[in-house]
Amino acid sequence: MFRSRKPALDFAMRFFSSKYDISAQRDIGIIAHIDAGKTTTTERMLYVSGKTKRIGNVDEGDTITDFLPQERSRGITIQSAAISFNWQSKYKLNLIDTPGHADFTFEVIRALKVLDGCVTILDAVAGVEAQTEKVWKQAKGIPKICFINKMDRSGAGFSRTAKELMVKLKTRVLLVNAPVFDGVEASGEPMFKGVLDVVNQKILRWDTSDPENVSVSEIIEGSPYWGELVKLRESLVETLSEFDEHLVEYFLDTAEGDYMKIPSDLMNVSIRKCLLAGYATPVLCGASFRNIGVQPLLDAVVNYLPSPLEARWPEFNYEVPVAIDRKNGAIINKNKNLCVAQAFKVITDPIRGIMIYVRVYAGSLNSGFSAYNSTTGAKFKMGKLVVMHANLAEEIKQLRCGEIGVLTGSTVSENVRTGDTIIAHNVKKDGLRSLDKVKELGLRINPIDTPPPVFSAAIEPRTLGNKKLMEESIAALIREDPSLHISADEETGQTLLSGMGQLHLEIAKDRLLNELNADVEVGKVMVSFKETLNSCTALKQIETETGYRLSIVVEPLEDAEATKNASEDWHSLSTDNNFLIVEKSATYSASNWPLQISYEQFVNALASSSIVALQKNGRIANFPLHSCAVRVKRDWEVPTDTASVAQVLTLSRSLIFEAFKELSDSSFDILEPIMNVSVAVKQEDMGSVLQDLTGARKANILSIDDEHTLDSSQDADITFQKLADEQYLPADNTLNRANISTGATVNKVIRGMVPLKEMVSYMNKLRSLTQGRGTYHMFYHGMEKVSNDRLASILEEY
Ligand SMILES: Nc1nc2c(ncn2[C@@H]2O[C@H](COP(=O)(O)OP(=O)(O)OP(=O)(O)O)[C@@H](O)[C@H]2O)c(=O)[nH]1
Repeated sequence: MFRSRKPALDFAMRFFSSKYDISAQRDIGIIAHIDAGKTTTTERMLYVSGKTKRIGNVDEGDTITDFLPQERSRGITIQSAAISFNWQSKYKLNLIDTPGHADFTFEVIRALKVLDGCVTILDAVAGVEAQTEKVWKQAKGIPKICFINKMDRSGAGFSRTAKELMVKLKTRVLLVNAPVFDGVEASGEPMFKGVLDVVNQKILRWDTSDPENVSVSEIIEGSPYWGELVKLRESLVETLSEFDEHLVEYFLDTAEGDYMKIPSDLMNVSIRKCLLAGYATPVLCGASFRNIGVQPLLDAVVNYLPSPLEARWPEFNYEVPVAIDRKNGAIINKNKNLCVAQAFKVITDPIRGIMIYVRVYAGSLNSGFSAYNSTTGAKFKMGKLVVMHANLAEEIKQLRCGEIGVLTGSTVSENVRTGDTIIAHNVKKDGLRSLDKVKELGLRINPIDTPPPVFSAAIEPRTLGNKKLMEESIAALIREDPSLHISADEETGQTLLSGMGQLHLEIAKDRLLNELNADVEVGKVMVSFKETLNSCTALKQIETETGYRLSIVVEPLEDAEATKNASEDWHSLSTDNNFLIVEKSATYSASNWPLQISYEQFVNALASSSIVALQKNGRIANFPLHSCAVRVKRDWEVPTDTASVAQVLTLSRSLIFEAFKELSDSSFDILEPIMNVSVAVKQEDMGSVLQDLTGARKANILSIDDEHTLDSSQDADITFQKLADEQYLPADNTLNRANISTGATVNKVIRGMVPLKEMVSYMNKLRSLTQGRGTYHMFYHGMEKVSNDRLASILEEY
């Protein structure tokens, strides 16, 4: 089953030059709660596949994918890293290791946008954690395999975690393997040695000092594991049979009702079918740190996760016919020469300059060819193309359908940002002209949503002479990470840097000072408050002598959504959940387009002015506006000879400012970030922690559960609870929970919604209330109106 490892490959890229076979390609991500073991597992995958010749460790700061200095010194993943490698010589995997910390959630969002499948890693002791539930939801619609990691830890619970998967994540489980224990640890607990392979009916045991030394033994009738295997296989076949009629037929007719007679190939086909249909999730286990279970996980990736041929299709701005060609991948609009790709990540490399990560959805991108950015309307020439192996690059001539690679070169970097759609011709260098202007050049993949920033800090240069460098450095940072935002207050001259959390801003500051050498001072990190509208502005119109005509209304997003219809073109303004709505023109259509500027250029000008105007117009405390829509009425006109969009920008910006002027203060509300918080404490600490949460922190408590008790969970679903109770699960023999009966040390998990402002420095308080034993996690839930009793004190402080 396991390929023998190729001799030390150094970081050679020769694996990569394998023949292009789209059905043997997997674009996958590793997602999980913080510290579940994503990077450790990735590192082992690279080693056992022969990609690297030594295993890096997170704790020693020498892993391949965590290559940023901040990642190595802090032992956490900050940015998602893409790496390509082969498995079973036939398959090519493009893998993205994503960060687990909630502050870097945008990295997860943008990686998921271009991935076809995921491995969800769970910590076998902690089970399904708050962030696991969050990334699971973020990856909705993407087929996922679960890997229950850290099976070597005291208190690990394979079956308990599988049960939590069912109840909390509402999925059926397919136990592809189960843990095997031999001997005892120094602590007296059973020693995790390997896995029982339910599909292939084998036991795999690892020599932990040499991950490639795997002993494989058949499980024969009468051997100690036979009974367990029979129960697990029966359960697996039964679950598959509820969905897969073909398997039922085989089971009854050919296998004569014997669960053990179903060939492993047929089982794998059935598991894949169930996963791709969203019916169930394959579950495996291991201990990556001890090198156990990684090869079966890679086998599962290639056996069960989809190739680009079977993957879900991205959402476009309008419907186009898509056909799947087994050899070349997707063909859009019946045009074999059309290439469509999306940029999902930008990084600045000290040697190579700006590098833009793209995923190709149809056709191929070729170096030196012309390309069109259908998001911005800019035409440019492709520079060099490379494929990344963490921070090492391999130059290639062509990126084909389903592949993930990097665009380089100054024309590309000037013209492409995160989320943009790139259109090109497959074979003709200057083939853009032969593409259909309406159906093909106008095609846009829906952009990547940026979560709203919740913390900000004032930032200024230490000396005035450094202002320009500071601005350039911040621009470079934001280009890489659009979840960082900058806003300038013209009145006070203050510049605010905003981000997803305190750690996010701390890392940004670190990078500004140490990587970009910007001599800046960063002030206290504060929660970002916003304002929103509760009524529409009046219609504001302008008609100039030169032939411009614009009519604009700004309205609450809720109102706009309630009346949304097909004659409106919606554009996310990226920040603060604001949108630009352009009503279909009364004067122009795609077939009657006399203007020199393109529709995309016109819309981009409107979007830029809307972003600037909405950043300032909060009336109560000048906070930026949130959840608002700028609507451009259908009577808009632009002079035919307009070559630049600068005038559209100026006019629309002043119109939005004018529109706001007529509103009274009562048309605005203040919004604040609300966090979804879960606090795990010992039973004896619960009273004081709860009191502090509901009193000082204004928490709205949603549930209080025993850790790992699923019945009263807020999201418990009766169907999945029942399925979980019926599911065969082997006994958890590392479940070192004898102390549960004493009651005194049972962990309680308190879940609630809490204003972010009240959670600042919560760690210190929790430590003092629980003698350092309590832990907590929180992630952004949404913006809500500030309650009246807290409004005055907030306004005073800000
Ligand atoms: N005992 C044990 N520890 C493990 C295992 N896998 C990972 N760890 C440890 O868990 C910690 C976190 O591992 P990482 O691989 O950094 O986890 P991660 O999910 O990538 O973390 P972030 O990317 O920062 O969210 C490190 O100290 C690892 O050594 C395992 O199988 N067993």
